[in-house]
Amino acid sequence: MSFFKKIKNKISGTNEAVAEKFKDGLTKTRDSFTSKVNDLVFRFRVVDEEFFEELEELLLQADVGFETVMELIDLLKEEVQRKNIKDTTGMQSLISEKLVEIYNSGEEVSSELNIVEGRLNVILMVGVNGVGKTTTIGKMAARLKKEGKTVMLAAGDTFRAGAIEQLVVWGERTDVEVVRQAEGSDPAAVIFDAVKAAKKRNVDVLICDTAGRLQNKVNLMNELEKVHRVIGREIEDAPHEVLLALDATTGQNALIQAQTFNEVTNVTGIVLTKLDGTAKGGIVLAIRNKLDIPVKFVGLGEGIDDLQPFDPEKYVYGLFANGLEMEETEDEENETAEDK
Ligand SMILES: Nc1nc2c(ncn2[C@@H]2O[C@H](COP(=O)(O)OP(=O)(O)OP(=O)(O)O)[C@@H](O)[C@H]2O)c(=O)[nH]1
Repeated sequence: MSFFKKIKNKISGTNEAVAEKFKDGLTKTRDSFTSKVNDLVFRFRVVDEEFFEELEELLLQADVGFETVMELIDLLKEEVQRKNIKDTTGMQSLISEKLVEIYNSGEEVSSELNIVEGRLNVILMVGVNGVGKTTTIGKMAARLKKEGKTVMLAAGDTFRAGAIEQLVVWGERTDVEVVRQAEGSDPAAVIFDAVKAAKKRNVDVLICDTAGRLQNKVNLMNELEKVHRVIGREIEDAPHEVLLALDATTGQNALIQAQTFNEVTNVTGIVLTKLDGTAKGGIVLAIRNKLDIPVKFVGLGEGIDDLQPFDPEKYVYGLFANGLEMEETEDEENETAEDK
C-alpha cells in the first residue's frame, strides 16, 4: 500500500474535517509548488539525474530550506536505487513519506501542549507585532475552552496601541476573562496580576500576551526575563510553554526571528500563522530542521477554528491531496482493467 493510501486510511473518519482544513489552507502552496511537481512527474516519466535537479529547484523555491532539500533528495535517490524504481509514478507519495520521515527524525517532536490537569498552566506567547499573535491567542482560547478547560488571558502587550483592546474583543468572543491594565504599564505587573487572579479562580490555562519589540534585543531580553521571573516565583516550573508566533508569509525572515527569540528565551514551540497566505508552505520544514523546535500549531485561515495542531501527515496530505486522488483513479482504473 502506498504511503498516501496509509495516510488517507488513517485520516478517514474522525480526522477528515481537520485534514480538509490542511488541504484548504495549503491551496496556494498546492497551486504553485505541488502542481509543478505533478507536471514534473508527468513530463519526465523516467527518474534520472535531471528529474532530481528540477525537483530540488522546486523544493528550494517552496522555502523547504537547503539542508532539508538535500536530505530529501538523498533519501529519494537511495530509495529509488534500493527499490530499482525506474518511472516517476508514485513519486509524490514517496516524497511525502520521506518528508514525514525527515520531520519526525532528530529530537522527539510533539504538537501537544504541555498542559497538565490539576495545576495552573501558563503559556507565554511571544513574537513580533503583526504576525498574528493576538488572533492566535484568541483562537487558542477558543480551542482550549472547547476541550472543557477554563481559560484566562493576560494583556501583556501594553506597548502596542490597540493590542489590549484587541485581546479584550477576543475575550468577549470566547467568553474568557482578560486581565489588563492601562496602555504603557509594566507587562510583568499585568502578568503578575493575571497569575494571582488565575490561581484564585482555579483556572486551568492562563495565556499571556507580550510585546515583541525585536528592534532592541536587550530590552526584549530584559522584559521576557522579568516576565519569566514573575511567573516562576508564583508557580514552579512556569511558564510551561513559550510559544513563538511566526508569520509564514515572511518566509526566511521568520527563521531569523525564530533564531533571535530563541537566543533570548527558551522557545518551546512555534505557531506558524498565515500558512494559508503563502505559496511557500515548505517553510514549516525549514523551521523544524533549522531550529529543532516543534511547530505546535499552524494558522490555516482567519476563522476561529483555523488554528490547528501541526501534524506532518495531514500536512503532506494537504500538499499532495490532488496527487493522491490521481493515484487512486489510476489504481481504480488498473483494478477495473484487471477485472475485465
Ligand atoms: N489568513 C490568515 N490570517 C491570519 C492568520 N492568523 C492571523 N491572521 C490575520 O492577521 C492579521 C494580524 O493578526 P493580529 O493578531 O491582529 O496581529 P497583530 O495584532 O497585527 O499583531 P500581534 O498581535 O502583535 O501579532 C489579522 O487580520 C488576522 O486575522 C492565519 O492563520 N491566516
